[in-house]
Amino acid sequence: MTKSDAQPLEEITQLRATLDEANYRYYVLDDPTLTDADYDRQFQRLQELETEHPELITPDSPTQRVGAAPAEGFPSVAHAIPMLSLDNAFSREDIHAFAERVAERLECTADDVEFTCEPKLDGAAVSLVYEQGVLVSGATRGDGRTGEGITSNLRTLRSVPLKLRDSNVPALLEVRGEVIMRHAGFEALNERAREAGSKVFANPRNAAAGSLRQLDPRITAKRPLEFHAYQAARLEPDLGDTSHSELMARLATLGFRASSELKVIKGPQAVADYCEQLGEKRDGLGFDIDGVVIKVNDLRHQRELGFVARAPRWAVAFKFPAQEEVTTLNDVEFQ
Ligand SMILES: NC(=O)c1cnc(OC2CCCC2)nc1N
Repeated sequence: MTKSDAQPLEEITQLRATLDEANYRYYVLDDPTLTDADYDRQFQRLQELETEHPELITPDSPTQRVGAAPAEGFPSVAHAIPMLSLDNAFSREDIHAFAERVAERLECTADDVEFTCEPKLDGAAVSLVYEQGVLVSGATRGDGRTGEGITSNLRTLRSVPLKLRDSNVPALLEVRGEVIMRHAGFEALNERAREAGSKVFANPRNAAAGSLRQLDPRITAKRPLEFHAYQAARLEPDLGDTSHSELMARLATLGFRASSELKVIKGPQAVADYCEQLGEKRDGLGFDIDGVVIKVNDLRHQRELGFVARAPRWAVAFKFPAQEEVTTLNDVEFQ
């Protein structure tokens, strides 16, 4: 009688905790602890134990990320809160005008408004819903009000926690963020596609969106996708976080990747400086961004400012000039 036969649940629980922590450190903190070989060995051991004791399998086990059954089609999912788009700013003057509009409504001066600035990731926006700390639903943005239910596909992303990391989990959490594909992963994917004579993607954003909309999760599981959180859209009970920057720090402890470039910045002048600096770093990031998302940091102020028809009064996207996409002949798909 080996140790594990006596109490398989104890070894299973230990393996899950080790693998979840390794995932978090590798995919969220970019600070791996386990070697790939070590991870694979423990993953296979967990699979063995779960095969011997299927009654102990739980949906949030690391072995349950990749479902097999290809879906016929995706169900429609209505977003509890619309995923709205952002008004655009194109210059320092536009940033000052946005800050002045905010200051006027908040009855303060523009230099007193505290903003957050973060890269505007150029990928596919998705929403993840967690109940009692367990992932229950994932959907595309769709038209902002209704998206496609792609839970099985989103479960395959190792940067999407299957259960929240913290011991003090909220009853309900909806996290929104961007699924991106880094340039290196995009080039490798297109290289394989060219060799296989299959579809070549025009850019990483299309590759990410197309990979998320695969009917078979086993295909999505092989695509180099990362989820980057940018908003806690719903949180019950409200954990009292009073600002976007605090909420993003909370999401990081709950197991999500949040932007390392997020900065809390006061006044439009410093915001415009951030935009200029990030614009200079843009080509070296290794993934596509198309600007900076500037948000009012204080959540009460966000609520006070609300939304106009289609976009929040409290946020604006500063857009960089479009990068000319050089499409070499062999990348053009001839119909
Ligand atoms: N593509 C991005 O990186 C991004 C998109 N959206 C938002 O914020 C939404 C939520 C509240 C206002 C707009 N933040 C971002 N970083």
